[in-house]
Amino acid sequence: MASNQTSTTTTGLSSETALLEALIPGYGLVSRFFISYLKIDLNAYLQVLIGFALVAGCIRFIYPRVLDSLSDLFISTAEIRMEDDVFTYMMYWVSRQPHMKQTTRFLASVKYKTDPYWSDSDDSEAENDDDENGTIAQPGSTAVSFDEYWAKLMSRDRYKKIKFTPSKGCHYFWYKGYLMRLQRTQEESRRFATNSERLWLSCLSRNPEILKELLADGQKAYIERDGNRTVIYRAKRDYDRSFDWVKCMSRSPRPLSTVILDQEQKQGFVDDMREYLHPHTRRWYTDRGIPYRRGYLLHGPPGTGKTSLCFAAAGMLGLKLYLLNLKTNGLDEEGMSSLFAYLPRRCIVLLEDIDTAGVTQTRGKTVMPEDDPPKIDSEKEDVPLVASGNPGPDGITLSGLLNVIDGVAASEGRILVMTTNHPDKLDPALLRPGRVDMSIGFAYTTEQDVRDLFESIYKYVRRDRPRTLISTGKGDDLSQREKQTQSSPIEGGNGKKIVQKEKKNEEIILRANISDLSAAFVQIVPSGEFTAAEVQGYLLNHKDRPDDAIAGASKWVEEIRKNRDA
Ligand SMILES: Nc1ncnc2c1ncn2[C@@H]1O[C@H](COP(=O)(O)OP(=O)(O)OP(=O)(O)O)[C@@H](O)[C@H]1O
Repeated sequence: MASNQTSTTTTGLSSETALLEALIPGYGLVSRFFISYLKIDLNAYLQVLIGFALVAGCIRFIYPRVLDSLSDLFISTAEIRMEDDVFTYMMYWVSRQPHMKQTTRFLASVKYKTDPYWSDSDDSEAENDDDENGTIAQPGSTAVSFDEYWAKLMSRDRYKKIKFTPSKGCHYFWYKGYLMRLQRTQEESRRFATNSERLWLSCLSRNPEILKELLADGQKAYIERDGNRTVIYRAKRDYDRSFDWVKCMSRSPRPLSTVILDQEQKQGFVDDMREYLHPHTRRWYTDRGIPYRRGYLLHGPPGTGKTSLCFAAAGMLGLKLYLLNLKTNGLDEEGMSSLFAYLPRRCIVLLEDIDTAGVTQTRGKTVMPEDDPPKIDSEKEDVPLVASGNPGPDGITLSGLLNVIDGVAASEGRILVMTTNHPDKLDPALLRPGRVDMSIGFAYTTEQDVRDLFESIYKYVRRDRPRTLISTGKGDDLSQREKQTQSSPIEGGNGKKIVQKEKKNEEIILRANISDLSAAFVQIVPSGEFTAAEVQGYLLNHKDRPDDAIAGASKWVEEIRKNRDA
C-alpha cells in the first residue's frame, strides 16, 4: 500500500477525519455529507482551511491591539461619567449644537427619569420664556387683553418642552476643524443601574488639548446659562443610598435692600462675610492654624426674613447656596460628612430650622421640662439627637453634627448659616464661637420696618407694567400736561414719545407721595406685633392700590389679633 494512502480506522473514518472529529465534534458527519452528495473531500482542503482559521485567529487577536495602538497614536479620548457634572455640561453643550439638529439618532425626553441630562433641569429657562422675551405679547402692550395673553400662555404651557440629546452609540461632528466622536454607552454591570451611562469623547488628534477645550466650552456654556442668578443646590439621596448635591434651581438675585432689617445688623452681616472671603483672611487663618470657616445663626419668629437675608447675601456675593434639611430622609452623619466634603471652596450652606431636627437641649429619650433644661456637657456625650421618642437607624447626633461642622475632616472656606425659630432650645455646644461666629436676631416689624415694607411694595420699579396712576389728591392733571406737551413747540412732532416719558415722570412724582401714604399706614399697623411676611402678605393683596391697603388696615389688624387669640 502506498505510504501516502489514508489509513482507515475501525469506525470507517480516515485517520485525519478521526483526528478532526476529535477536535471539531461533528466534522466526520459533515465530511461524509460532502463526499457522498457533493463529491468533495474536505480533507483535501484541510491545509487551506487550517490556514484560514489561523489567519482569522491571528487577525482577531492582533486587530484590537493594532487598533488600540493606532488609537493611542492618533486619537485622544476623554471618559465622562454620568455621576459627574461634566456629563451634564456635555449633554447641554451637544444638545445646543447645530449638528445635533441634523442627527438621525437622538433621545427625546421630557422627564429626567429617561434622560439623566434632565436630572439637573430647573425651571429657570421656562421662567425666562414666561417673562419678557416677547414670544407672547404682554397684556396692555399692543391692545392685547389679559384673557388673550393668558389663553396663549396656557396653550403653550400644556406642552412640555421636549429635549433632544444624542442617543446611545457613536455620533460624529466637527469642532474647530477636528473630527470628533461622541459615544454614549450604557453601563451594564452596575448593581443599581437605572441610568448609569458614560460618554466617550474622542478626537482625531494626538493632542488632548482640543478635547479639554471642548469640555471647557461645555462647562462655560452651562455655567453662563445661569448668568448672575443665584444657583441653589439641595442634598439628594442617590440610588446607591449615598448623598450628593444636585442643582435644584437658579433664581434672580434678591437685592439686599429688599430685606427689611436693622441697617446696622444687615451691613454687619454682609461686611463680616466680605471680610471672611477676602484672600488675606484665608492666609491670616492659615498662618495662625485656625480652621478657615465661618458660621452664622439667624434666629427669630417664622417669616421675619432669615432665609431672605441668606438668599440676598448669596446673590450679592455671587455665591452658590447649598440647602440642607437635617430631617432629610436617611441622612446620617456619614451622609452629611460626604455632603460637606463635596462643597466647593466658596459657598453658603444653609441649615434651615435647625431646632426642628432635634438638635435641642431636650435630647435622647427623656423629655425635660422646658423651665428646667438639662445641663449636659454635649462636647463629651454622644447622645442621639433625633427627636425625643422618635429614635431611628438614621438621624444626626449632636456630636455627629459638630464633627461635620468643624471636625478635622470638615471642609474649609464655606460659610455656614443656620436658622432657627427657637435659639433657646439649641445646645450651647452648637452655638459656641468657632461654630457660630455671629448671631442675628430677627423680630416683629418696627414702625420703620412697616414703613420700608410699604414703600418697597409701592415704590416705582422700572420693570413694572404700566398701571393705573394712583390718585394723590394733589391736583396732578395728567391730561392737562399731555395737551401741553403735545402742543409744545420745543417737542416738535415727537409728541407721543414725550407723553409717554411724561407719564413715567408723572408716575415717579406720584410715587414720591408714597411716603405720605406709608406714614398713614404705620399709624394703623402697630410695631412689634407683626412679622414682615404678614405685612407683606397683606400689602400684596392691594399691590396696585395703597389707598385701599390703608383703608382696610384696621380691619386686618383686628382680624390677625383675633386669629392669634383663638
Ligand atoms: N425682613 C424681611 N424683609 C423683607 N421681606 C421679608 C422679611 N421677612 C419676611 N419677608 C418675606 O416673607 C416671606 C418669608 O420670609 P423668609 O422665608 O425669609 O422668613 P424666615 O424668617 O426664613 O421664615 P422661617 O423661619 O419660617 O423659615 C418672604 O416672601 C419674604 O420676602
